[in-house]
Amino acid sequence: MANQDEVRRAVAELHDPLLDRPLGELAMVDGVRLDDGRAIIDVRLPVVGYPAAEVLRSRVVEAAAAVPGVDSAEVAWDVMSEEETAAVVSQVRPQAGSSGQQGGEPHIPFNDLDSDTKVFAVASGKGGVGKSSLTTNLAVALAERGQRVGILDADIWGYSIPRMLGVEGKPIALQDMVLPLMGHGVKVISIGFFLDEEKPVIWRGPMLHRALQQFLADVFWGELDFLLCDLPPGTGDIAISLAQMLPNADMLVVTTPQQAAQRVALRAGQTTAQTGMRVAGVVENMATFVAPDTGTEYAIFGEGGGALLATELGTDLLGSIPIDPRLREGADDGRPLVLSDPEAPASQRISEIADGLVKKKSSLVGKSLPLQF
Ligand SMILES: Nc1ncnc2c1ncn2[C@@H]1O[C@H](COP(=O)(O)OP(=O)(O)OP(=O)(O)O)[C@@H](O)[C@H]1O
Repeated sequence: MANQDEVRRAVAELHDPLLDRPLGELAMVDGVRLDDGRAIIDVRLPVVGYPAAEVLRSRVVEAAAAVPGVDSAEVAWDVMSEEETAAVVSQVRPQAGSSGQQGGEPHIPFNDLDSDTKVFAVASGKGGVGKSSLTTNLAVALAERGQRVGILDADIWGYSIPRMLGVEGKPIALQDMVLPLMGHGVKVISIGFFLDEEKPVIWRGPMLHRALQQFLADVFWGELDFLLCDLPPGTGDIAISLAQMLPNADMLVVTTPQQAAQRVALRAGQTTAQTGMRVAGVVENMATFVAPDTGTEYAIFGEGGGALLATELGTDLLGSIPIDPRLREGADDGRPLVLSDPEAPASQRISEIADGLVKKKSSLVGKSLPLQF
């Protein structure tokens, strides 16, 4: 026979995926009822439409069902009062009461001296080289390795991360703290969540700057190991703002092997000299196509652009990803290739890049702060 306390303990120690605290600490576990091997757990959400509710449900059911004597488990939802929500907010982000401001400047937690988050700006020269596909698949590959990952989709003209991650809806706020959405274990905030798809984007530099600042300061990212920022192609206001706001970010430059793309990517990479950002490496995408019937490899977009770019930028070529039409299909269906077919050569190359980043990060932790790649 299971007892209620055991079930409650098992559930209370689960972490909320968005608030990054045990459910017990957040006062989210209310009553536990047991009826002949069937457990019903009352969980209190901080707000109606809480974006992590479904992830929570499966975690709670799994944890409760693992308690000996429990045959089945289900969750009954309730919502906290305004005061209770306020208590949660001040618990997870004590500075939130002052809009996260410190000395008039919005507080960006990734710049704290004790921040353990490695921030990458994913950039390209030309559009359409696969920057967003790489960002999405790399983020999911990192999450699959147990890393806590967020994506900030700042690609104002081509925001595609939500679709690629299969995430829909609008972020909601707990008081003045905006919660990201989640897809495949990755937290995401996209500029697309705040735009009307039907209307053209006519934001000026200062508006973009302010939006970026809010994404970094007002969004509750919790503790992240990696934050990947998907930049618009080219060299522009967003890259400059991001470099100012995140002085410890490194750039990952994505290019195709084609010389024309590589030349433009070089310019994007070289902006780092002006902004002070460092280039962490180059990723070559759409490198080759392997014909599925014959196994013959075709260099459709030429060869060598990635390696040449890495040499010119004085950095490493982190990986070369082949063309795989399923990468595009996965992007359209919200199911990244690294999940749908982890054995595909493109998935393997992306996973190797993820392994390299994790290895490098863990070798740097505790050595110097902030982390320098
Ligand atoms: N290795 C690949 N194999 C096949 N298709 C790919 C590959 N990489 C990307 N694609 C496809 O190419 C198209 C462009 O990719 P993506 O949107 O990721 O590029 P991007 O550089 O982010 O573009 P933009 O910045 O203009 O939004 C998409 O349809 C994507 O699915």
